[in-house]
Amino acid sequence: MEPRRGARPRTLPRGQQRASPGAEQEGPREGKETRLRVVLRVRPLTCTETRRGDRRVVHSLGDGTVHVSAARHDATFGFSAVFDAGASQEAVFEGSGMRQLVELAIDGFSCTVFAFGQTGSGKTYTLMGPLGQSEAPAVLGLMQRSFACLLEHSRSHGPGLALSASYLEIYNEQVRDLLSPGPPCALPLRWSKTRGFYAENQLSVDFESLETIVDLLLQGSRRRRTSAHALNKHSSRSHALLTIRIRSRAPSSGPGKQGTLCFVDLAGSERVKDTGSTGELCVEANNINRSLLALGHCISLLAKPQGKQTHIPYRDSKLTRLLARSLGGWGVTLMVACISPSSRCLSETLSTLHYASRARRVTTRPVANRVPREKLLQSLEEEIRALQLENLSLRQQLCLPTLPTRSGEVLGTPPRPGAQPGWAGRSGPGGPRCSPPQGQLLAEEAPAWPSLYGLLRDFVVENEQLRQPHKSPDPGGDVPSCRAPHSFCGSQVPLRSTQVPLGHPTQLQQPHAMPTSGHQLPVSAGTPGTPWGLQGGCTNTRCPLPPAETASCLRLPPMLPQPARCPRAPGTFCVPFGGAGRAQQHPDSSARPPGAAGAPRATAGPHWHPAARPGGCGSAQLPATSGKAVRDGDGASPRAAGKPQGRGEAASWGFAHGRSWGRSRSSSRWHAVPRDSREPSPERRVEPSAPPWPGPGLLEPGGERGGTGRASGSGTCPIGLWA
Ligand SMILES: Nc1ncnc2c1ncn2[C@@H]1O[C@H](COP(=O)(O)OP(=O)(O)OP(=O)(O)O)[C@@H](O)[C@H]1O
Repeated sequence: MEPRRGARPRTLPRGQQRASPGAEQEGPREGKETRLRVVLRVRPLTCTETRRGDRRVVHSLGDGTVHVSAARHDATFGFSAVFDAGASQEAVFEGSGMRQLVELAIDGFSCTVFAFGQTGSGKTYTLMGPLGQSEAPAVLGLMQRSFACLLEHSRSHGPGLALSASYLEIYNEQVRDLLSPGPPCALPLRWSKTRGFYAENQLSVDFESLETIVDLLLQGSRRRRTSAHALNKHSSRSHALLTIRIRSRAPSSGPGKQGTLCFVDLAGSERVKDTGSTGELCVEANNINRSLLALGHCISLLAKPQGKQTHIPYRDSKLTRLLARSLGGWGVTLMVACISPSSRCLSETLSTLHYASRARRVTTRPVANRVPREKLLQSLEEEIRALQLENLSLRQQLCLPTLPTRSGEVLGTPPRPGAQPGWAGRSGPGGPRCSPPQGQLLAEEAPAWPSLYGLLRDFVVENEQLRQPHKSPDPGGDVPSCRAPHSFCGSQVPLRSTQVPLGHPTQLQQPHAMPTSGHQLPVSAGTPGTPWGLQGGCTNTRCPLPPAETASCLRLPPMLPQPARCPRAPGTFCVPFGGAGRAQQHPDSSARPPGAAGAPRATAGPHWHPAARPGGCGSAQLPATSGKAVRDGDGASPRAAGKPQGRGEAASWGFAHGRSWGRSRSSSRWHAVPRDSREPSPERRVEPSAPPWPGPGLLEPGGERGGTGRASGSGTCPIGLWA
């Protein structure tokens, strides 16, 4: 029904009124209260609805207002933008502010876009287009357009961006990884002061091309739970969250940036009697509605004026936990409300419109995540120190002379603040490298970067050569150039991962100097055909290690030293922890084989406890087009991951589209560690790792606004177009 001629739409209630155009044009200002941006999309009537003779009850009045007119309802709602049935996907991308959101994410903000509305109202269509049905560019959704925008930006601006993606769903109140292969298993949700709520053990995959990320999206979406019901033949039965992590590649003189762009496709609210759901569908519907109710409750409370706000119950559902940061934190959020124009959906449509109107009153205080230079320097130092220890250990195993260290410095002792590892005598392709004077690293003006990058690169190259001395000569000339690869002085040098996340400084400085022959392993575990899959906790009573000190038994890498082999389970070895054999295992990497990130390591950086449950329960197969993949427990840290090669390991992991390799500070090390360097763990519990790229402080778990955290860096939001 058209709006009645002459009938004046009711004045918009407080909170539904549109902000003045000027105010909307101002966009988010860093640290200033910024409203959530809410846009509305009205889908066309479907063939079924038209055939049935449903009436259109929703009409766009232009200027961001929409009018609902039916027998007993006559209401007008205002939004930042309204897209009528005829609006193209392109128009929605450009008009919704999505492009600006992408730019904000590149600039270090945590940005979220979420689509919500009744089942069958077009949420998935808006975000992804008709997935798998048509590849026509015109129907590509907000996600694919944002990816293209992101990659275009990456290519056209300087050294580019390091991008990684993770994809999860919340199905029946269980968080499941959509990128992990194999049967779905629930991931635990954790909370940390720096990250807020996050899913532990979530897989994160680096990507560099549009094809890769679109493939990941497709493959993840195929794993997502969908079912058919009366209102939608392909109804999503879970909430899906795809998160793109964006790091600026080159830490220049200014702080580093790390933003996120999260796409949330909420499952649609539904009336069970309308959808005809029974049995499992009904259980799913109840869970969906319950979590949407929790979300609505949080939004209602957040929409209250600041002074009247009390506790925000984010903990009421997994969905609200994961969205806490977007709704009440330091992020920038775009909500796309989707509705059907059909008279049959009137009550659900009104409910969505009210929900969306309330959301417009919610504010956040966007703060960009800029990592201070000092933190970056510190993480570089830690990486160098860890590599130095590892190389020393390898040299000892190879019976090679050790290079002199700076006098007075004892390897393995906790670093003094600002101290550098011993690097006297280091030499690289460019000749001997001088140790920068102490204190230089943290001095504002000091040119510490090149020295540190050079050192890091040298250590990486040396490490590579020590690990495969049969291949290449040592820069110092003291690594044997021809040796049996797996037997050194009766011991064997284990494999490790040498992958550097995209954008790692070592790649930036001299990409051609990076080793290309590391031994990377598939990440996933426990599968026949995966050579070193995690077997789970070691419960063998004949194991030489006390059960309490055994983190897990892993399948045996071919060159592992004999003492580490587990006598109980031939073909496996024990990962010890605690006591004399202390070695830490990254909680989020328990599914990784030794050699992939998170295997026992000794670094001066954060340590993890082995009590972490063996996570990841997939097979060795990863999406054929997936890039480097890592388990997330530290999301922000540079990650190493499996590369499908090595000394005879099965490598079922396909890679596409040029990637670069190197080493990260999170890469694994499995080697004898000087005892002093093993930091005792105060207690056995899973500790979320401390990201070296800290985010702004987040809401307290209780949900109070205005948590104690602070932005780790400051800057001005360059965007003035968030409208
Ligand atoms: N703007 C649009 N133009 C054309 N077709 C659309 C549009 N929006 C939705 N559709 C169609 O409507 C149907 C339902 O859309 P979609 O699956 O995106 O709904 P949904 O809100 O994600 O549903 P659910 O919550 O059940 O997953 C699909 O067939 C889709 O192609």
